[in-house]
Amino acid sequence: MTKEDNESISRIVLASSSPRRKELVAALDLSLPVYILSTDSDETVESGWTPVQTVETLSLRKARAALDMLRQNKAHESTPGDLIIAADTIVALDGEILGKPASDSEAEEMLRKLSGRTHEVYTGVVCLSARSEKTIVQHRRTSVQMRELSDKRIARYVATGEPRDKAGAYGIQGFGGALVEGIEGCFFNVVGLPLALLSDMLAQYGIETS
Ligand SMILES: Cc1cn([C@H]2C[C@H](O)[C@@H](COP(=O)(O)OP(=O)(O)OP(=O)(O)O)O2)c(=O)[nH]c1=O
Repeated sequence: MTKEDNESISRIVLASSSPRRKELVAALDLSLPVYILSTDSDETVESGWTPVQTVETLSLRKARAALDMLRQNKAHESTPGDLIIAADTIVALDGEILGKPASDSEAEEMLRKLSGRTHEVYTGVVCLSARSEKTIVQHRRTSVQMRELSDKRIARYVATGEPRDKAGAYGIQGFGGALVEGIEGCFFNVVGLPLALLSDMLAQYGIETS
């Protein structure tokens, strides 16, 4: 860490439209203002990419898109002291990557696949300094064991609407918590932002968390 990085961060820019990520960053109780910036980055995934490659590449694209937006658009009042945070979460089962379901029937299909099985949730996290472009890319993996889910149970859960914007079609922090038998690893990683990892990454920019 350079002295410059240590002293230069004056604002966190969270490149995310996820309300969960916003709440999780708030939970870090940072002494810096947090600005939310929704990006529209390319989410295309090459076939053959591993889950780690996928989440790290997609979160890096989100962070770079945010940097471009800050540089182009004065409305965001970008400052050289901006530190961009971006993340991407996927579910992986038997080598298949499950993103967000495109429809309720796809959500049901995903949940039928996950039923009674253990799958992996990967979240990629990127920190990118607008000034130095110092970039840290990391990920965490959490194993999640799902209970056996009957078709009726799946239909009831999908009817809540909760699966629609969630990778793997469930939210462990919501009604979906009752579908989960247990986890191994970071809970917040499943919700979309591994807090212990992010706290360590921020420390590398001289930012302390409570
Ligand atoms: C498995 C799981 C995923 N999720 C969410 C986390 C992510 O928000 C979402 C995966 O989609 P992402 O593409 O990672 O994120 P996003 O589109 O919601 O937000 P943005 O790209 O703007 O930051 O799934 C949960 O909230 N709970 C869960 O248990």
